[in-house]
Amino acid sequence: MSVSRLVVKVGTTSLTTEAGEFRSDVALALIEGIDAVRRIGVEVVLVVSGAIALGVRRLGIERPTEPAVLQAISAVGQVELLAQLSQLFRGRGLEIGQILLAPQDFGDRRQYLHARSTLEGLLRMNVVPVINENDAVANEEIRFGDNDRLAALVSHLVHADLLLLLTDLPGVYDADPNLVSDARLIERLEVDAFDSVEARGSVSGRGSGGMSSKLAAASIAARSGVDCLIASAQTESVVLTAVCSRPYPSTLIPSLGVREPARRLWIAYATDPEGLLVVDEGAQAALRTGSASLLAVGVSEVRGRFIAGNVVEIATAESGVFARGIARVDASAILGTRGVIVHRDDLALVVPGVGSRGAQPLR
Ligand SMILES: Nc1ncnc2c1ncn2[C@@H]1O[C@H](COP(=O)(O)OP(=O)(O)O)[C@@H](O)[C@H]1O
Ligand SMILES: N[C@@H](CCC(=O)OP(=O)(O)O)C(=O)O
Repeated sequence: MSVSRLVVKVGTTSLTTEAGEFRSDVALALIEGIDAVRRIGVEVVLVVSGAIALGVRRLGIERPTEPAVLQAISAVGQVELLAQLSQLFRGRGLEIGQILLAPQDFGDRRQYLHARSTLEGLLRMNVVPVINENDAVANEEIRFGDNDRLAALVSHLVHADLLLLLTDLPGVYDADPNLVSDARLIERLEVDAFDSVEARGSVSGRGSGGMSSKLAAASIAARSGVDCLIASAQTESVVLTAVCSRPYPSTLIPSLGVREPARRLWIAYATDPEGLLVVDEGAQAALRTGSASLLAVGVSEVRGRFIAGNVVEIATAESGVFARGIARVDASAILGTRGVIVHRDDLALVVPGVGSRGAQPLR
């Protein structure tokens, strides 16, 4: 497939050293790649991480654990990150523009359209948009935390053809090679085969998401009509080969050829459920069609103290969680009411084990 719009994401573990220094060699190679593909007509949006790691180093402190302190540190590191990148981009005659996004920007249609028009405006002016999460003000409970899912939702936002996730390893292995010495690289992985992979979090202590958030990102991309490649940021000419053919080694997760609404992908992969509704099999069958709302009559049990507007998981007692949705009624009022509990527009089916608790019988 020919690529005319590309989203590239490069993670903390690639852009910073263990000591928290900016890796200008990695950034420069990346920028050269971006410059090369722009010269053949490809528009590029860059998603970067590293603000917290760089901020910790800049302030000369130990990495704290309290979310509020990390948020403040990100504000310092983000300045450093963009200063370094802007200098390197300018060295190639390219201007960048910073956009900081939060998960809700993909759940609220108006915010989504605003973000899209700003991105389109930058691309029209030949500026390279550089995106990170708005860590400084994001609420700890609802932030992405990793930039993989953010990059995937950006690929939906800009109708990209390809999402390139650059990390510290050459792709997805059947188990984490940092923990399993004979782990094998998977060259092509279909979304419905994700449960064959033992994808874990990050063991480096610097990156946030590990491979599990990359697979959640690849699911979002696949359901956005976008192919996803996972490769090492250190592979020679990785950006150019991703556009022209395929970098080796790498893992390709092909698109499912559908484009689901961003709001649905946000609900499925970027929210933190506040409770759980156990429903009967009739309700499950209706919800699986994608065209029915969840009615009170199908709910047999309510867990958690959520209120209207909160995201909840939806499960059957036998097969576990299969969907998420936004409740229209408080938990305390559901069993005594009739009518719609989760409207079909606020409902998303989830892939077991990816970005959700997965399909297991409830205990
Ligand atoms: N199945 C797997 N294949 C490859 N890497 C994995 C797997 N499971 C977990 N990982 C971990 O994911 C890490 C990459 O994610 P992360 O540290 O968050 O990097 P980034 O900052 O690039 O997002 C790898 O270093 C590895 O330890
Ligand atoms: N947004 C934060 C953290 C993001 C992060 O580390 O993500 P990732 O590199 O995808 O594991 C930052 O810039 O430090």
